[in-house]
Amino acid sequence: MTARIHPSVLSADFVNMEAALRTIVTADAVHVDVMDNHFVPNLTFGRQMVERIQAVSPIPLDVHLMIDDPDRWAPEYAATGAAGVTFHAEAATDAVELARELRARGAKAGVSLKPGTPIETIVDDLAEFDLVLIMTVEPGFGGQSFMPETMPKLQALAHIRERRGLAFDLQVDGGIAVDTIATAAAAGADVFVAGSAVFGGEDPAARISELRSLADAARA
Ligand SMILES: O=C(CO)[C@H](O)[C@H](O)COP(=O)(O)O
Ligand SMILES: [Co+2]
Repeated sequence: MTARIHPSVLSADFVNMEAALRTIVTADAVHVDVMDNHFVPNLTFGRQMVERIQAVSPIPLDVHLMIDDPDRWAPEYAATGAAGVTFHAEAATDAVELARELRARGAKAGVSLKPGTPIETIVDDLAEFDLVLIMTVEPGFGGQSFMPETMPKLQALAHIRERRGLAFDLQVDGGIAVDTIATAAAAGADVFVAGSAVFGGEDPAARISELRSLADAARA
């Protein structure tokens, strides 16, 4: 399958969101970062904004929840009609139960690991998730540098996925750009979040296709 590119609207103009969404219609989904100023030291927006993005976006929503107590809040985001909802393993009380709840509400269930969180946290429960997000920066801010030391986790999960015949997607988020995407693709990633690389340039659509080609070449 072709590499999938999910631009992060964290790097878009929040007061011109609808216009920003029109520049990325060739992407596979739009990545929407929800931050609560508790789980991470930054604040973005909540369910009301996600509902509006869902209402006007021509492409599906991939919601990344960087919030405390996702057990309580994540199902509400699935109810917006988002295609996928990803919560952090570090913040969840019962990741398996929460993933089942998200799937029951019609969303793909994603679980995310910060750079310092080992895959052992989730490795016995991989069949419960549609997506595993390996953070390639510390969550909280766009425009940070890619952390290559996270690649062994990606390689290990890609290996386990193949050995067990599982079908979850492997997503990377943070510092993904033209000079780093091949590294993540070669390590096994299929879904690539890119914020500043897409919205920081002149031509988001051209950057999306460039990133996709670079990832496909590295995966081949
Ligand atoms: O989850 C995130 C930050 O916590 C963002 O999705 C991510 O940082 C995207 O920004 P960039 O591509 O500029 O690193
Ligand atoms: Co994100």
